Amino acid sequence: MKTFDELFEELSRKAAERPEGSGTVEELDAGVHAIGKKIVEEAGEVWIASEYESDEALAEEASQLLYHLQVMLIARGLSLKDVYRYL
Ligand SMILES: N=c1c2ncn([C@@H]3O[C@H](COP(=O)(O)OP(=O)(O)OP(=O)(O)O)[C@@H](O)[C@H]3O)c2ncn1[C@@H]1O[C@H](COP(=O)(O)O)[C@@H](O)[C@H]1O
Repeated sequence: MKTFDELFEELSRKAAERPEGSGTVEELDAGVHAIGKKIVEEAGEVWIASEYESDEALAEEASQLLYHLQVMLIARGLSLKDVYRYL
């Protein structure tokens, strides 16, 4: 189990070190347009899961949405602080 902040740290490290086989590195290389499509896709899956699926399915889809959102922030060079100041 990891927290939102821990995941962001892990993904930032992957972006800097670019380890072989990292899906995050692959997604970053695909670019902002491709990452944006993943966000929209996962957001749709969160919506569907909320209306029709189990709590577990919703939690899993939500985790995927948060993951792709973090990848987008990293792709654009933003930190969590940049976001948190608006919360
Ligand atoms: N939390 C995630 C995570 N969530 C989603 N994904 C990726 O996003 C994809 C999900 O999108 P897809 O549309 O392909 O999935 P899907 O087949 O539609 O599945 P459903 O949405 O239908 O359930 C998965 O195949 C993963 O590659 C994630 N990839 C990585 N992580 C975390 O990121 C860390 C770094 O990962 P790597 O960079 O791959 O080492 C790992 O330790 C993980 O904890």
